[in-house]
Amino acid sequence: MADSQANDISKDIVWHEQSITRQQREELLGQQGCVIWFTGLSGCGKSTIANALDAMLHSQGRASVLLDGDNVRHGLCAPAPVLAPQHGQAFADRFGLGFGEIDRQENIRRVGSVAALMATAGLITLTAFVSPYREDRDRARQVVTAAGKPRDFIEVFVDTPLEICESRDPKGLYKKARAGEIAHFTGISAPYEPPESPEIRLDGGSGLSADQMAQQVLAYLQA
Ligand SMILES: Nc1ncnc2c1ncn2[C@@H]1O[C@H](COP(=O)(O)OS(=O)(=O)O)[C@@H](OP(=O)(O)O)[C@H]1O
Ligand SMILES: Nc1ncnc2c1ncn2[C@@H]1O[C@H](COP(=O)(O)OP(=O)(O)O)[C@@H](O)[C@H]1O
Repeated sequence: MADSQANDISKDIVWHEQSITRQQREELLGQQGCVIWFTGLSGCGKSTIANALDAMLHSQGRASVLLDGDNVRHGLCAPAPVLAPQHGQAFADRFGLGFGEIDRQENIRRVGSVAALMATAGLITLTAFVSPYREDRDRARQVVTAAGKPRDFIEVFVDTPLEICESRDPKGLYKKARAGEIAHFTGISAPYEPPESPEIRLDGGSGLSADQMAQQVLAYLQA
């Protein structure tokens, strides 16, 4: 049994109030922090659209940051083989993340928590994760809005049909998944639960460019 389970250490951890408030940080930046949460199948366009939006915001003088699934999985949410050489196998087995349901849950929990911290610092925080489970996204929403206001979490569903994502296959992952070389691949051998009422739905089958879709999100933010 882990130390933390043998003795409820949560009772020994007390929240420390900080002297600089969120409002003061936002005033300094001249903007309000929020989280723009992109979700959708691999290859639907999350990274490209989020990256375009990040660049648009930056060019308007906004302080933004982009957390991208592939990149975050190189560090904060690295898989076991990345952790093992430096930290050992036991550590890697315990904290490394893969793509099973629980691992994705922990991935999104960590990212939701980091995104909430960044929004609290006043940053326009963009996240681009498959985040296939509704419950995990709803938990992220809960964490972000609990640290601020309900409108701080903007869920953007990049609704691109599987056939289009698979035809793009920029990393060859769908091909591998179809060949049975990747387990739990979203849309092929693992589920994707579409958002029921996202703040924004981008129609990935409409033929609009990634820049045009980023403009749609920008228009929502400006409105
Ligand atoms: N099994 C499986 N299923 C889905 N995706 C896979 C898988 N294995 C590797 N990849 C690559 O990892 C990227 C998804 O990571 P995420 O952290 O966004 O996934 S999740 O939110 O935890 O579901 C995803 O990136 P995107 O294509 O940008 O979405 C893939 O490149
Ligand atoms: N709106 C779009 N129209 C056409 N192709 C797109 C569009 N958005 C993205 N793409 C292309 O689709 C591929 C997958 O996009 P990417 O942003 O990597 O998706 P994701 O991050 O969801 O896996 C890339 O080759 C990208 O250039």
